[in-house]
Amino acid sequence: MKNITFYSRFETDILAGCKTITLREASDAQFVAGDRIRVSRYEDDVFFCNIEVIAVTPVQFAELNQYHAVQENMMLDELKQVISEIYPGLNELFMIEFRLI
Ligand SMILES: CC(=O)Nc1cc[nH]c(=O)n1
Repeated sequence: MKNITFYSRFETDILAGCKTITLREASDAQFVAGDRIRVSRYEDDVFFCNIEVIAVTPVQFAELNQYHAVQENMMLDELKQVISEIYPGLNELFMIEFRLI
């Protein structure tokens, strides 16, 4: 099974179903709809759930909007700040939509 990691600060929101997308750089978005993925924490690699990929869609940083913020359970300004810190200067992102399984 493929694997993806999330920062531990996102774990609660993912398990609660409040965070249903993740915005990633290309090298971290090599998934297709239907993939079932093992999810673990980035910091300690502890497994915490499995997800199924619904869709993978290119999105530019400059196009991030309220829809993305809601799916990330953040305010839009906060989302832009978080993504800027994770991927400084990167405009070409991929939105991975997922559901818990
Ligand atoms: C580990 C890691 O890169 N985690 C990320 C990155 C972007 N979005 C996200 O939800 N989690």
